Amino acid sequence: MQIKLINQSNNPTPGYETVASAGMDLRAFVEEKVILKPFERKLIPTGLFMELPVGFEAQVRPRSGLALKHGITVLNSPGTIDADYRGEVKVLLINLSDTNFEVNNGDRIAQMIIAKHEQAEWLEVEILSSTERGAGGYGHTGLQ
Ligand SMILES: O=c1ccn([C@H]2C[C@H](O)[C@@H](COP(=O)(O)OP(=O)(O)OP(=O)(O)O)O2)c(=O)[nH]1
Ligand SMILES: [Mg+2]
Repeated sequence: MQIKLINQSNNPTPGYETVASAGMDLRAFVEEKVILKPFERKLIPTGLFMELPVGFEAQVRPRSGLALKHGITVLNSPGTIDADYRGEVKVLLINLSDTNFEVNNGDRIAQMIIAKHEQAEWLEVEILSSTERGAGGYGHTGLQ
């Protein structure tokens, strides 16, 4: 599929790192390095603007390596980029470690997945069909 994109950054346009990758890494587009103190959150620009086809969304998700090694994650994960959004794609990072984390221009800070989605319409009814599960949830089948 093709997606219209404007890359206003001085970084490479995101691409798939391996043949079957689900996500494309997003790079920070910052003039000066950004410091995230412990438990601090910051919105990091990417310089990317896109026009998703209607029926598609982009999900902004954390990179596991940054999470494991530095406690860096995407606070609103998965972030949702709507098909009618024309602004800059930004990444809301939070530092869940006890040390400062530095973001430099070009750093791969998150990944983006393009996904199909439905738009539902409600059918309001009086009764829902009965099932074996019923209202059971939150571990009601046991935890092990
Ligand atoms: O991680 C994100 C999440 C959102 N957005 C942009 C694209 C998205 O289409 C728009 C709105 O996002 P969302 O619906 O999650 O935010 P909201 O708080 O509900 O704002 P709004 O009232 O503008 O929908 O912000 C990003 O750039 N990065
Ligand atoms: Mg919204």
